[in-house]
Amino acid sequence: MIYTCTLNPSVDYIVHLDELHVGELNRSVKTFTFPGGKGINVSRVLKRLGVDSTALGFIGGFTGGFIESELRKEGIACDFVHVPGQTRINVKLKAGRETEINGEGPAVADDDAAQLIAKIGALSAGDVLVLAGSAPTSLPADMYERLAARAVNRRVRLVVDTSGPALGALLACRPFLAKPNHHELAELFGVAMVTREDIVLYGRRLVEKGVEHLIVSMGGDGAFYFNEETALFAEAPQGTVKNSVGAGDSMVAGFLAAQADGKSIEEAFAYSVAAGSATAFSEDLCTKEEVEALVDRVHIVHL
Ligand SMILES: Nc1ncnc2c1ncn2[C@@H]1O[C@H](COP(=O)(O)OP(=O)(O)O)[C@@H](O)[C@H]1O
Ligand SMILES: O=P(O)(O)OC[C@H]1O[C@](O)(COP(=O)(O)O)[C@@H](O)[C@@H]1O
Repeated sequence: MIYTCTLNPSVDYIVHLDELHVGELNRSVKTFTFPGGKGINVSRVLKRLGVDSTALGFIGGFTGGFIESELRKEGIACDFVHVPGQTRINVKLKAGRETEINGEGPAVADDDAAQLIAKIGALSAGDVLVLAGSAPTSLPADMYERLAARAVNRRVRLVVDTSGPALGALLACRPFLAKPNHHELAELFGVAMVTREDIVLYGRRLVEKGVEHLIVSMGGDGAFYFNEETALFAEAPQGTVKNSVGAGDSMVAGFLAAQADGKSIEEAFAYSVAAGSATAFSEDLCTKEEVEALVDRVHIVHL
């Protein structure tokens, strides 16, 4: 079974404007409200690609209730720990350029954290656990490491999509799959930016350290894939970007779904890139039809 864990879910409020005037009254052209947060997006895309998963994490308040009811409507199993505060609302302003305001999230008490740790401690060997997104600041700084340690003890395969110090700590747990973007990779290696040559160097270094499958995404500039034997590059397909929120999460789901379907590494990577781009080209997350319409346009180059 695949479990996704979102420590800080969000209601994503997408606001389209013709232009954004800071300090003035702006009126939206259209708005969308989606359940969000990285693990939740992975669960939603997995479902669309025909793969079941259970969504774990902390939710609270009416915003948390919205997320849970939307996920259940989509047929996604939920096993959240309910906390007293409100799940955050993340505002995504689309006015030519994309501007995002991600909220802080509710306070999580020690006994709520302990409940989630216990749920992870009950997973079984061979399960997959996706640890994705930021953590509310009220959680102990090593929360991700604690969850990962529980999972690794149970011989659960880890999938990692987070940033900052938590990313470094999780990569040390020899994850099955990690998907930093190029900015997160630069931050991990303590540099301001990475060139394509740097990505190849750092990517290979992370694989040597024990990451089994590594995808480094670069938005509209495509993505790299690394494992012990192979290094691949794919250009992203061209198209009109409607909403790139969740593109990275869709890549993770695309790779996992393709692997579950027995596809080769090259096919799984192409499917992953197609899923990311199909999400960027749609208002909500990608559908299976959208991914499959794009996948033949993803050309893989062996490095
Ligand atoms: N402007 C775009 N055009 C085409 N594909 C895109 C675009 N932005 C994102 N994607 C697709 O989504 C994937 C993940 O995007 P990225 O922005 O790197 O992830 P994250 O959301 O984790 O930062 C890319 O590898 C690409 O396949
Ligand atoms: O946990 P964080 O880092 O604040 O990110 C949360 C945001 O990331 C998202 O999961 C989207 O992630 P990606 O665009 O990186 O795939 C949104 O749904 C959510 O608002």
